[in-house]
Amino acid sequence: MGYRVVVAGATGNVGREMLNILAEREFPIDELAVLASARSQGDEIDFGETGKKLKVQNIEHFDPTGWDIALFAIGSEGSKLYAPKFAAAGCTVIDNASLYRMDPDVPLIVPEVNPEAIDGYTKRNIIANPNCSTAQMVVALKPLHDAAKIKRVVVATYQSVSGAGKAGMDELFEQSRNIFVGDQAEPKKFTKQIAFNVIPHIDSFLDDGSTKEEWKMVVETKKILDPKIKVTATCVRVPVFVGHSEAINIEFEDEISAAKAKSILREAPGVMLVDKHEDGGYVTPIECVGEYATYISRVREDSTVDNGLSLWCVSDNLRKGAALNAVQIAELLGRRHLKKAA
Ligand SMILES: NC(=O)C1=CN([C@@H]2O[C@H](COP(=O)(O)OP(=O)(O)OC[C@H]3O[C@@H](n4cnc5c(N)ncnc54)[C@H](OP(=O)(O)O)[C@@H]3O)[C@@H](O)[C@H]2O)C=CC1
Ligand SMILES: N[C@@H](CC(=O)OP(=O)(O)O)C(=O)O
Repeated sequence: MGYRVVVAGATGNVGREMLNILAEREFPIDELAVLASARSQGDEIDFGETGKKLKVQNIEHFDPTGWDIALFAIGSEGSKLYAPKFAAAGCTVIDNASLYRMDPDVPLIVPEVNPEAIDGYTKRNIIANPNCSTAQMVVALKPLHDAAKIKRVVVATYQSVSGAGKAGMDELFEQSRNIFVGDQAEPKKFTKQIAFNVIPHIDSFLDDGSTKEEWKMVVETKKILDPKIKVTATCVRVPVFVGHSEAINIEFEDEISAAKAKSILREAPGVMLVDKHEDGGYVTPIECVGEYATYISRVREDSTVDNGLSLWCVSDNLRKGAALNAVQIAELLGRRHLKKAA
């Protein structure tokens, strides 16, 4: 026996990946409903590569009673409107939006890092999926923290345009094409030209001069991994379609060599270490597209601090940063709590 599963935001970047991953991983599904806004009602979408077509329903008119799990990727405004309704109807919401992540009654889960925290989901019947940049970073940090206790992390991100939804990808494509044919490259979704450029600004500005994306990396890392870890982040949008990269500098309590860190990362869940000191002996975002792993390269000692390491971390932001992590949470929920499937 399987689950009755809902994917909300199924026409978007993340929703489509959710469907691909549910199909790829053969998630036990008895019935699947795909939802989006009124704009997409009646559209047909593929259930991964199964050959099955699914008709999109308007979330406004959908009755969640009797459904087991809803994977939400409709943004915070949509989640605010619909997540409490689904949760109250008994359908557990796994939400990709930032809205509930810091709610103390909502577990914020990366299954490789804090699976046991999922047990608190019954308070609101909502489980939050972290920010894409946080998710891949904590997968890399967790095994190193277990080995040598992390004190402080300094991270700079290189975030692809798919993190800004379909509109972000369209803007990079159109601007690149326009520039090639000598036309204007007007910014719409982004604040400045993104084609052939980088923008040190993701999400809104806060009073202290940081951005909300940077703040999310700080507070979410604390909630998922350890409140004692200090994090400072600079989040940058780059002209890459899919795949977020991060340059991470870590200061540890205890001594840890690069060789030791590499041997730990080689065995760590969700991590793929690709680190050869030669041309191309590292992973770039294009190579991580469509993959599950968080790739780590360029692990080296930082001699400017006691017990310091630097590394390069790349992952598919639509997968580990969103859809894959959400499906892994659903699998974890099934194993630990719902226990419906054989
Ligand atoms: N965990 C993470 O780090 C990440 C989280 N996300 C979250 O997932 C959300 C979706 O991202 P993404 O797929 O990239 O965005 P897209 O713009 O590609 O897609 C948005 C989807 O949400 C639907 N939608 C938007 N508003 C509503 C609404 N009020 N009611 C019902 N459906 C709605 C759209 O439906 P329609 O096609 O009908 O307009 C579409 O299916 C983000 O807003 C963010 O909250 C995204 C990336 C990473
Ligand atoms: N902000 C991320 C994607 C996203 O939607 O994040 P969040 O769910 O934390 O708002 C990016 O632009 O790459």
